[in-house]
Amino acid sequence: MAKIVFESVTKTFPVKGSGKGAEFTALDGIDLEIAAGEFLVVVGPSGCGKSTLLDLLGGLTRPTSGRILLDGEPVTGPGLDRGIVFQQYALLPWRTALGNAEFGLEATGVPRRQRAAKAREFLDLVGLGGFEDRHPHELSGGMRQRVAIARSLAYDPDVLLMDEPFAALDAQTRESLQDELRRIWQRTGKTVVFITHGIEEAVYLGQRVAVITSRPGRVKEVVPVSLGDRLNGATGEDLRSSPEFARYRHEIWSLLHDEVARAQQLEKEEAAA
Ligand SMILES: Nc1ncnc2c1ncn2[C@@H]1O[C@H](COP(=O)(O)OP(=O)(O)OP(=O)(O)O)[C@@H](O)[C@H]1O
Repeated sequence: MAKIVFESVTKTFPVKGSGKGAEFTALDGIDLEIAAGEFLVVVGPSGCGKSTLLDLLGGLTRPTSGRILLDGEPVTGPGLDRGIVFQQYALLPWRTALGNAEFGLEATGVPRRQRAAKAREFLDLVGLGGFEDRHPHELSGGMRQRVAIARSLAYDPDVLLMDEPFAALDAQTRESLQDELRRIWQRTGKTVVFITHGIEEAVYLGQRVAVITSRPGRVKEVVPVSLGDRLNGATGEDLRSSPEFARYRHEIWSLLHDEVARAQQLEKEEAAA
């Protein structure tokens, strides 16, 4: 049985300031199955509904029609079985790294001492051992995002939902966090749904890459990526420069190219209206 199933999921929003009943279709008839333990990446042009798709899966909003199943049960709201990591770190500024990593555990009723131990374990896992007592303003952007990842992992959700988590980081930090995320995914066996604008990021991370069309968002194609183990950095191999990598990159670029052009055209028409 698939871990996550989107069944003909459509999401519309009311158009503000227009006539009564006018609606805008953000997602239209999304059908998608994600296996347990899979790493699925979603790419698409700006405004195609990627964040909406993740919000629906996180239970932060409900489909207008269709349904989303998690372990065979319809998603009706947020739950501790899904951890969400956003682009903006969303850390509590008055708490230390440890306090932030403990945050999700408080909702699960884990006793205080065990909470600290668990939070430490996951800060270690994301390479932040020794930084437990720092506050967010004393950490770099990459470190803050690591804390956000540790916080989501600490309460052990089955599914990790990531909405462009590395978009605000510099290229080197992004690459090292991509490696860390792959490592964590391999170690924990979690199901990951990861949204990005970056084609290279999609190819590097995903076992499959779902390409979404420009508005309304539909699944254009799901591309399986078989590049094997990405974590050969230690042996000095640069996977991103390999011919196979370039082939996948080009395939997804081609799928996206028309969609991005169409999205830009739509934006122009809207601005002129
Ligand atoms: N609460 C809302 N009310 C009205 N419209 C919304 C709402 N949320 C999203 N939208 C619209 O739905 C569309 C899809 O938005 P969404 O944020 O999901 O796109 P996206 O693909 O994540 O965009 P980006 O890549 O730029 O972050 C956009 O046109 C957006 O303006």
